[in-house]
Amino acid sequence: MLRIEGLTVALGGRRVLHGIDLAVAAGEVVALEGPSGAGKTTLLRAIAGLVPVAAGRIGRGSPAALVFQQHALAARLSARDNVLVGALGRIGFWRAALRAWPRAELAEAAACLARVGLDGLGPRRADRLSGGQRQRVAVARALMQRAMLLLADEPVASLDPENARAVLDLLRGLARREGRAVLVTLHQPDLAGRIADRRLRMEEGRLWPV
Ligand SMILES: Nc1ncnc2c1ncn2[C@@H]1O[C@H](COP(=O)(O)OP(=O)(O)OP(=O)(O)O)[C@@H](O)[C@H]1O
Repeated sequence: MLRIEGLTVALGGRRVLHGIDLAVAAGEVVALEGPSGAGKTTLLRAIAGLVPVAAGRIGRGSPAALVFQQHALAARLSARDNVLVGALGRIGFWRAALRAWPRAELAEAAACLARVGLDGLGPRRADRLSGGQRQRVAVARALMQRAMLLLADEPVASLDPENARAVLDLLRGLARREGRAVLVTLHQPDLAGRIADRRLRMEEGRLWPV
C-alpha cells in the first residue's frame, strides 16, 4: 500500500529526513515513535504530498488521508458536515458551499459515522462532542475520503487512557477488517505495543526498528 525509498526532505534549508526506506502493507499497522523534532510529522506530511521531496520516491497504492491530533474539525459544523468535508474532492467546492450534497454522499457520511461508533451523533456540533468523539469524527472523515492509507499523527495525544485505547482499537480494526494500511505516530510505547504490528523509532530523521 505504501513503499518509500530513499526519501530525503529538507525544510528551511535543513535536511529533516535522511534517505528513509519504509513499506507498509495492506492490513498492517506501523507505529512511529521517537523524540520531539525527530521528523515523524514531516514524514507523514511528505507521504500525504504536503511537503516537497528533495530525493527518493514515495509509491502509494491509494490516496492517503491524514488524521491529526487536535484542531482537526471545524468546531461550528456538525459531525456529519465535518465528515462530508472528506468528500470535497469528489463534489467540488461550490456544491459543498451550497450544501447540495448528493444523496449517496449523505448516506456514505452516515455510514462512516456508524463505522466509528457515532451512529446518531451526526447532527451534533463538533464543539459539543467529547475529545474521543471528535477524534472518531476525524477518522470518519478519513474514511469518507475513501483512502486505504491512513496517516494518523498523534491521534490520541489529547485523550484519556480509555478513549485513547478505543480510538487505537478502531484504527486497528479498520486495518484488520478492511485491509487499510495505518501509519501512526505515538509518544506512548505501551499504546504502540498495543496497536502496532511493527514499531519503528525515528531519530534525527532516520528510522530504526524498536
Ligand atoms: N516548516 C518548517 N521549516 C523548517 N523546519 C521545520 C519545519 N517544520 C518542521 N521543521 C523542523 O523539522 C524537524 C522535524 O519536525 P517534525 O515536526 O517532523 O518532528 P516530530 O518528530 O513530528 O516532532 P513532534 O513529536 O514534536 O511532533 C524539526 O527540527 C523541526 O524544527
